This record gives sequence, structure tokens and C-alpha cells, in this order.
Amino acid sequence: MKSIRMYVRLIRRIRPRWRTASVGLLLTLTSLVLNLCQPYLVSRFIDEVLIGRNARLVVPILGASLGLAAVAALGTVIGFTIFRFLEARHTLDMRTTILRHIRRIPLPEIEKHGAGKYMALLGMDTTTTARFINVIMIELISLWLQMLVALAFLFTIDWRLGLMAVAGIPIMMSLPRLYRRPIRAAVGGLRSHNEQIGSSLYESIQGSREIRAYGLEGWEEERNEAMYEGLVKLSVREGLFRQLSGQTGTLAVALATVLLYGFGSGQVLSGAFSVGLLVAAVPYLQSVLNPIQGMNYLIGDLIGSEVAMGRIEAFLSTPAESAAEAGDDVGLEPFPARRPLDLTCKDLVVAYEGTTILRQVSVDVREGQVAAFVGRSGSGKSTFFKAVQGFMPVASGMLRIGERPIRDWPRSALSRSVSFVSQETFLFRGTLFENVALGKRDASEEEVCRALREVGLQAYVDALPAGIHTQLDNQGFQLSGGQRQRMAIARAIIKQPDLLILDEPTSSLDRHTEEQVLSTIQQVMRGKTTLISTHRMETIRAADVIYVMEQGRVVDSGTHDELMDRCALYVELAKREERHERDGRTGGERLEAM
Ligand SMILES: Nc1ncnc2c1ncn2[C@@H]1O[C@H](COP(=O)(O)OP(=O)(O)OP(=O)(O)O)[C@@H](O)[C@H]1O
Repeated sequence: MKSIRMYVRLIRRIRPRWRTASVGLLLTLTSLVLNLCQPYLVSRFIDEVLIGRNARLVVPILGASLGLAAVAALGTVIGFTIFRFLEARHTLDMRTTILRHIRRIPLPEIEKHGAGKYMALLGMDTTTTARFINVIMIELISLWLQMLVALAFLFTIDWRLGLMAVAGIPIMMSLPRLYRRPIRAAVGGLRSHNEQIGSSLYESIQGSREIRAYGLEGWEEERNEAMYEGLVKLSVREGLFRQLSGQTGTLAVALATVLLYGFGSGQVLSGAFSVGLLVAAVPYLQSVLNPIQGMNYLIGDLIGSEVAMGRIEAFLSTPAESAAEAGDDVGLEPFPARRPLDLTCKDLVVAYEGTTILRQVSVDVREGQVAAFVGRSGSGKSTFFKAVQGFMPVASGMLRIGERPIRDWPRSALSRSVSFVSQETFLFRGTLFENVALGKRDASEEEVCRALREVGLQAYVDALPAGIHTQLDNQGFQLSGGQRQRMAIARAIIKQPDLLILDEPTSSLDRHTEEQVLSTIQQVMRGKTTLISTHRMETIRAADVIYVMEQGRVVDSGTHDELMDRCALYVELAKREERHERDGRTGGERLEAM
């Protein structure tokens, strides 16, 4: 079966915990067999005690019945608890496996799909798969065993009864085929709908401010209604076919029971069967056919699991970024154990899914230099920085950091050596201290306080009742944009990186704080290598080398004075920015936004 093959491939990726699962399975199956002995005991009771008038067998038969029931109940409880434990563990293991892979795949892949896809994988798909492994599979195994044991009992009672049950098996088994295809289509559709809905709902929460500010509540509801419409249709279809599949089986079992009674009563009347045997034969026949009927009901769950496992499998086969495949990081000890890093690229082409974003970019930043990147919005500055961090695949050309080409830099070494501050800051749930210390996991309170002082946050932190141990709510919502950006800079500088990448790091700071933060950054970066994209002329002028970008290319490079002499684009950008700075305007049009 397809789902079993998928299950085997998937279980290899997580810890299967075979031993615990075997104990659970053994207990569950033993309980099942013990329960199946009950109709036989009832038949003995009717024939021996009630009809045969043998009162001495009352206590042994009833005692055995009670004893078996108690042992079976205990086994079921322990087995169920074991599988609950395994279900929870497997869910977590699978989430860890998926999350690890999310950390390995190219970043644009995540940015393209957004949160919805990954939330669906980490949520619904993992729980469905873990349920398949620990509930549906066990149920299926139990149902098969129940069928075989019941069949054995039937043959023991009378071979004709056994044959009658065997004849019913292929009929019962063929019933789910009638509904398999429409159920699969509905389940697959439901999953992709849920993914889209997840993404939209996530957007709805993230975009709360825009929705209220622009009065988009009606638009939001219309959009949701349109999405839910498809979902409702598919959900109804899936439920309908599941029920049809199950109820067809129920009818078939009812028919078989009627036939058995018809045949059996004739046998009892002719004296070939005892009453007890007929009474026992009916539950045994049902125990043969009901499991198949149960499988018909399970067909929806089974298909749902196949869809979920297929999605997880497809995601886990997404190729990893080169930094995740680059091997060990021997010889890439961070500064000061080694020299600060230099950066060279020659004819670098970066493309993603057929779109060329950077074309023949050549850059040469020597160790300890500050290189400024300027250009209009969309000229490729951020993409270049992403390529240096190993986040964008290199299509052709060369990009080297230190002695190694970027493809040989493992992620561990890149994240240790390179610090990055962007226009969008990200703060995690936790305290101010914890958020800064993410830059250096063993940072002391003193180091964190120093970093906060350097970015001008000390006064703010000192005024808080809990100081650096103040808890930050979602994305540090109680902080201003500028304070969040300073937190990000503090996190970047506490790491003492070999290479610092600053992509508009001060875009949401006021002029005074910006100056303060930039002078801090300049101090911290003394003797190290920095790539910076900024609108601030003072910072650009002070850079050792300036690269002017236009439409994904570096069109010129040099010092401020050299570029002012020969690069018309740079002159235009610089003059525009100097005019803004003179006018004292800080927002709106900026050098990079012209
Ligand atoms: N993953 C991607 N797939 C396709 N195109 C992309 C991708 N990432 C960026 N681009 C495009 O590449 C161009 C360069 O974008 P980039 O963000 O690097 O510019 P930028 O100079 O940093 O702009 P800004 O200053 O506005 O941030 C843009 O036209 C952008 O739309």
C-alpha cells in the first residue's frame, strides 16, 4: 500500500521507538484476542450450563470471562497510553525534522510561500501523520488480526460458516474502491485550501493595522468568504463520500448477518448446530466483516494521511541551500583567532527561479575596509547582501569571503562570522537581555548592558522597572521602531563579527540617534570589514570604497571624490541626498529611494 511505503520512508527520518511501539502493539493485540474469546465462552455457557444443565461450570466460565475482560481492559489502557505517548513524541520529532529542513532550504523559498505553507506542514500535516503512525496503523493491524482470529473461530464452529465469511471478504474489500478517488480529490483540495486560508489568516493578523486604518474589514470578510466557499464544498464532498463508503459496508454486514441467521436457524432446527454455536457464530461473522467495514470508514483518514505524508515528503526533498551542504567549518575560526575577512566577487550572477537579479557584479573589499553600496530602490543592494550571507544561490561568477568561495562556507561559520542588521528588525519573545544575548549566547549582563549603552538604549532600559529583564511581547511591540532597530544593532555588535552587513540599519532612527548609532558602529567595526547600504552622506563619504548599483549591476566604484568626478548617477544621488539633509528632511525620499 502506498501509505505504508510512505510511512516506512518517513519513519526512517524520525526516531521510530520500535521497542516501545512493539510493547504497545503486543498489549493491544493480546487484549483484542482475549476479547474475541468472549463469544466462545458465551456459547459454552448457553450449551453447557443453560441447555446441558451443568451448574458446576457457572463459576469457571463466568470467572474466565471476567478475568479475560479485566486483563484485556488493562492491556488496552496501557497500550492506548503507550500509543498516545508515541503520537505526541512523533509529532514533536516530525516538527523538529521539518523545522531543521526549513533552516536548510534557500531563504527565498520560505519568503515566497510565506507562513501558511509551513504552519500547515508543522501543524495539521504532522499531527495527521503522527496519528496515522500511532492510531490508524494500529487500528488497521488490530482490525486485520480481529478478522483472522474471528475467521479461525468460525472455521472451528463449522467450516461452512468459515467459507461464508471468506466469501464476504472480497466483496467488502472492493467497496472502498468505489469512493477512493473522490475522497482523495476532496482531501487533497482541502489541504491546499487550508494552506491558503492559513496564509490569509496569518496576513489578517499581521496586517491588523492596515486593515483598520484603511477600513478593510469588509474586504477582509469578502476575501475570506470567497476562500471558505471552496472549502465548504470540498468538506461536504469529503464527508459525504466517507459516509457513503462506511454505510455501504454497514449494509453489507447487515446483509451477511441476515444470511447467517437464515442459514444457521435451519441448521439449529435440523439439529446440526447448537443454539450456543449460532449465538457465537453471529458476532464472529461480524468480527470478520466489521474490520473490513472499519477499514472502509478509515479510508478517509488513510487518504488524508497519504496526502499529509506526501506533502511532508515533498517538502523534505526540497534541495538545501549551499551553506547547509558545505560540510564542516574547520579552519573558519572567528576573529581574532584569524585575520579579519576580505570579500571578493567577480562577474557574480544571482538568479532565482529564472529571474536574474544581479548581473556580472564585481566587488573587492579588503579586510578591515568599510564598503558603502548606493543606488536607487530595487538596484540590487539587499540581494547582494543576501548573496554574501549565502541566502541567494550563485548562478555563475565567483564570490569569495576570506580564502573560501561562498559555497564552501558552512552556515555555522557564516552565522558565527557575519552579523547583519536590516531595515526590518526581528525580536523574539523573551527579555531585552535575551534578545541582545542571541548575538552571543554566553554574553554576560555586563556585556549586554555595554552593547545597549553603545546603541543609546541605556537610559530607556534603566527607566524600566525590570531593566534589561523586561519581557518583550510580540516582536517587542512596546518598543518604538527606532528602539527595535537599536536592539537589533546591539545584537549584531555584541557578536564582534568578522564581517558586518548593514542594510539601511538606521532607517527608522531620528537624525541625532542615527549619528550616535553610526559612530558606535564605526567604532565597533574598526579594523573589521563592513558592507553598508545607507542614505547618510556622512557615512558614505567616510567609506573606504563606494559601489554604485543600478539594475542589478555595479556601474562604478571608488571613493566619494573619485565618483563625484566621473559618475553621473552617483553625483545625482549624492546631490539629492545632500539637499534633503540640508533641508533637514529625514523621511520620504532618500538616496536609495530616488
Ligand atoms: N527572490 C526574488 N525573486 C525575484 N526577484 C527578486 C527577488 N528578490 C529581489 N528581487 C528583485 O530584484 C531587484 C533588487 O531587489 P533588492 O531588494 O536587492 O533591491 P534594493 O536595492 O535593496 O532595494 P531597496 O533599497 O528598495 O531595499 C528588485 O527588482 C526585486 O524586485
